Amino acid sequence: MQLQDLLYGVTIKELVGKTDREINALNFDSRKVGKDDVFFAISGTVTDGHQFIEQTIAQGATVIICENLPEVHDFTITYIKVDNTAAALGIMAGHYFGNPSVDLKLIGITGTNGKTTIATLLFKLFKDLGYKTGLISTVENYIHDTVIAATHTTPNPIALNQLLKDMVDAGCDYCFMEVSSHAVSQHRIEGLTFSGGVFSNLTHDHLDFHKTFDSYLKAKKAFFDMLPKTAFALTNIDDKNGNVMLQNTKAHKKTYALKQLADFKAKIIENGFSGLHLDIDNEDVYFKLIGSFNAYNLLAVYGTAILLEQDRLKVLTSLSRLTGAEGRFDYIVSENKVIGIVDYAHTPDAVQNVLGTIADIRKGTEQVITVLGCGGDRDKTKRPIMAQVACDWSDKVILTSDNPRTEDPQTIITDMEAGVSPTNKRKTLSILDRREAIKTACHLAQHGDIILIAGKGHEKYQEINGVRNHFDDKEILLEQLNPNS
Ligand SMILES: CC(=O)N[C@H]1[C@@H](OP(=O)(O)OP(=O)(O)OC[C@H]2O[C@@H](n3ccc(=O)[nH]c3=O)[C@H](O)[C@@H]2O)O[C@H](CO)[C@@H](O)[C@@H]1O[C@H](C)C(=O)N[C@@H](C)C(=O)N[C@H](CCC(=O)O)C(=O)O
Ligand SMILES: Nc1ncnc2c1ncn2[C@@H]1O[C@H](COP(=O)(O)OP(=O)(O)OP(=O)(O)O)[C@@H](O)[C@H]1O
Ligand SMILES: N[C@H](CCC[C@H](N)C(=O)O)C(=O)O
Ligand SMILES: [Mg+2]
Repeated sequence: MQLQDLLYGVTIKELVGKTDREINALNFDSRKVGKDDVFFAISGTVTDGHQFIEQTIAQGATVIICENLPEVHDFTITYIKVDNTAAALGIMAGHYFGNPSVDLKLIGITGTNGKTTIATLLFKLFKDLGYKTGLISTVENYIHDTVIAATHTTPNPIALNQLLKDMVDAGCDYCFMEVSSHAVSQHRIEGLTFSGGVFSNLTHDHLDFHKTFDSYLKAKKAFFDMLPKTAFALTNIDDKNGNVMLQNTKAHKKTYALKQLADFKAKIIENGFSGLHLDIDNEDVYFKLIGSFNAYNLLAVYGTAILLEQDRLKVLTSLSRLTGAEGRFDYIVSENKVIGIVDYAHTPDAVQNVLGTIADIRKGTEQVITVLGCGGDRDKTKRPIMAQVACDWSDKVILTSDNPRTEDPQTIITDMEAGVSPTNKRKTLSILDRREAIKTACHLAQHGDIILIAGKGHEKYQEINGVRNHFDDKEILLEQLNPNS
């Protein structure tokens, strides 16, 4: 492939060397660079890729894309100076893989909570409607029936365009993908052509990375700003930032809401452990998903399907049969009628929503026991708030470890404890070992009680100092609640 064929749409500030040269692969990690590769020097959160330029040339790189040209040039090499290397990578990765996002209908879902649920439901729905479909999500990626492990919610531009190309080659008509705020800020979606964008909600998360709520909001909005005018932009206007997403978009503006007039509306008729009963666009429908927040997710899915010109009755019939994503309000009932719920709630808002849902559907006499931890190397400001919310909405709370990553797990628990008010202190226990914490919750639970294990959902590991050990909340819960089955 010729370098010059990859440069369309890239704003070049300075060029040293020729562009009519054959290149091999694109790479942003010096450790993977080989002969005739293009190396993208990206300034990241930990290191600056520019320091590896010389090393990659020694490994065989012939093209360097960077924001600062090195002082000494090697005249056999092509150097291209750009404003933003990560953005150039997005555009060039698209060209390298033949711009696959143009050849299928790509729908992006963004927001703090609900992305995986909405994307997964859309994937299942469109498969059920008979389409070849792809999914890019936190839990796993799919090329129709083939599962591909996920490392990020939104992969890097090379992995992302490779996945989309594989979907196009497999004949996929649609791809539903989560768009994380990190991905927008780091230009992982640069150069993609979306047919639609969906916004779920915006609450407290990732302030370690984005620093302020305003810049987090702007990252989400930037996704809607890049949609073409042929696309639709579907937003939740019950969320106070829902309208902000539409402010500068060129796409067709569409809204959904439970509490006010909108293009797509629903009303909760009943919300119980057996599912949701909704009036959705004047049709009475039962769904298997539990919790009022899932009424929003279902409505977002319904709205998207209608905007993609699907038959509304077929959509509702299929949706009513679907189950949600793994580890999202995933529950089992023991012989002793203890209800154990595994949920991926890892933000204050999500913890409140899931406990609020439990409060809505519980009978009132049973105890709610919550087991909760917070991830290491992630937003520290959410820790005390999550602990306080858990205490406000539960009868007992066991504070424990989530993925400590490189942090001391006890320090994380201490950060959480700081949010527990003196009156709530008597309800809490701190148990460092998550397995022990879950076991204790199961021992404390009596007939009819409800246990919520929050934070890790589908995750099958616990990450401690860079090592991922097998760990599965649901497996432990099953082991403890049904020891003989
Ligand atoms: C904070 C963050 O998002 N980091 C991502 C980022 O890495 P970084 O900016 O820290 O990179 P860096 O280590 O500073 O290195 C800078 C550059 O030098 C290069 N380098 C580095 C070392 C070397 O020896 N040689 C070399 O060339 C790196 O490849 C990189 O291009 O770019 C990397 C490559 O794309 C990502 O793998 C990495 O994700 C890390 C692992 C991560 O944990 N990300 C999480 C926070 C994340 O992205 N999460 C969101 C979901 C969040 C949500 O909504 O819940 C997601 O989309 O998954
Ligand atoms: N629409 C919603 N509003 C509020 N909370 C929600 C909503 N949907 C799901 N949740 C809660 O948030 C948790 C995460 O849901 P989900 O995985 O669908 O979100 P996500 O946006 O993909 O999260 P992540 O950014 O971590 O990938 C769920 O386990 C549930 O507790
Ligand atoms: N995508 C989120 C997941 C958080 C899940 C929680 N279990 C944790 O490890 O903090 C993140 O990377 O921040
Ligand atoms: Mg997700």
